[in-house]
Order: sequence, then structure tokens, then C-alpha cells
Amino acid sequence: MSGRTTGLTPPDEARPPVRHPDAPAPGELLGSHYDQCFGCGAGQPHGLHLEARAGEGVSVTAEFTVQPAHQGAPGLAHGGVLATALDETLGALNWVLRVIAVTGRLETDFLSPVPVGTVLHLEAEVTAVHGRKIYSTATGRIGGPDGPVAVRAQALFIEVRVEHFIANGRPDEINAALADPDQLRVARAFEVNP
Ligand SMILES: CCCCCCCC(=O)SCCNC(=O)CCNC(=O)[C@H](O)C(C)(C)COP(=O)(O)OP(=O)(O)OC[C@H]1O[C@@H](n2cnc3c(N)ncnc32)[C@H](O)[C@@H]1OP(=O)(O)O
Repeated sequence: MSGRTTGLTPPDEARPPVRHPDAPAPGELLGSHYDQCFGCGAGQPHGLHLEARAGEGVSVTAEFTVQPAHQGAPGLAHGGVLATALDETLGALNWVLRVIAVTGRLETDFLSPVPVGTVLHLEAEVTAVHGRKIYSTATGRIGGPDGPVAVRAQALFIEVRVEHFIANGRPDEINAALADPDQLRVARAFEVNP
């Protein structure tokens, strides 16, 4: 037994999230955190190419269009792809907090099938922070911000240092990322956080 708490409900001592003073302005396009990311990278031909924007407070919005490569059943999005879209949108909250955090736990509800060709509109917000633990929620709506909710998630992200990636990533990709000035700029943007 590790004694680890696996609940997604913040403890009583958790505090409300704080928008970083240098966070991108509401409406600003956040860009990809990594060109080869399956969720947001332009370098992945069959990836989601999800585009996220900063929202008000500690929130983001995002969109992605379900492609034929994302099918799980004829004409319908794969559930794992939809979970990826939720995960990626939740990960984009890092830009607003200006911390680096990775998914520790992701609980997903699938409310209705999502056909190929759908523009999925996603919203995510941080609800509470406790130490390195970041509690957040996300929803995905069909067609736009007022469309019916098709998927939703509750998540726990854990703050990590950039060394997490250097220590665990495959050397080829790590070395390529370290040699890429754009990638270093993204990493440094988060490291300024006290
Ligand atoms: C750069 C951003 C990219 C964003 C892309 C989209 C998001 C992603 O998909 S990220 C990729 C998927 N996620 C991962 O690869 C993470 C893999 N997991 C890990 O590396 C580690 O388990 C990690 C870093 C999460 C936690 O390990 P570690 O740093 O040793 O922390 P640890 O001490 O175990 O836990 C810290 C706290 O979090 C809690 N915690 C950790 N994992 C979990 C979990 N799965 N469920 C619940 N609680 C957890 C612990 O209980 C502990 O709580 P407390 O402080 O109250 O005791």
C-alpha cells in the first residue's frame, strides 16, 4: 500500500487557483508546447492539432475537428482520442498557471457519440490547487460553446520540473528538443514561475 490519495476531490486545505500575472491574455492563442505532441503538434499528421486559447481566470478553451484517422467505430470518434482532447485541453491550463504539470489521474464521462467531421469545442478550468496537485475539470461540446455536452472529465495534474522530461524521455527526442531554440523558449517560459 502506497498510502496515496487517489480522489479527485480537493482536500479542505486546497486553495483557489491563481492566474499567473504573465499568463497570456484571455482569447490569446496558446500555440503548441511541442511540435511532435499528438494533441497539439503540427508535426503529427494524424494528431488532433488542437488549438487552445487562454480564457478568463484560470481557464482555457480549445477546438479540434474529428478526422477520419480518429475513428473507433464507423464514422465515430474513438473514445481514447476524445480523452486525449480533454487531457490536452487540461494540459493547456499550464500556460495560465505558468507551471509544468503532467496528468496523474483523468476520469472521463462519455455522454454521446461524436461523429467524424465534428468540431469539438472544449473548455477547461482549474478548480483548486494543493501543493503540487492541480485539480481541474473539462467539457467537450459538439459544434460550439453552446452545443450539447458530449464528453467531460475531472483530472488531477501534478507539478513537475523540466528535469522530469529530461530524465524520462528517449534521448533522441530529448536531445532534439534541447537543440531547438523554440522548444527551449517554451520550457523557460514556465521555469520563471517562483
Ligand atoms: C508539458 C505538459 C504536457 C501536457 C500534455 C497533456 C497532459 C499529459 O498527457 S502528461 C503525460 C501523461 N502523464 C504522465 O506521463 C505522468 C506519469 N506519472 C509520473 O511521472 C509520476 O507518477 C508523477 C510525476 C505524476 C507523480 O510522481 P512524483 O513526482 O514522484 O509525485 P508523488 O510524490 O508520487 O505524488 C505527489 C502527490 O500527488 C499525488 N498523486 C500522484 N499521482 C497520483 C494519481 N495518479 N492519483 C492521485 N494522486 C496522485 C500523490 O498522492 C501526492 O500527494 P500528496 O502530496 O498529498 O502526498
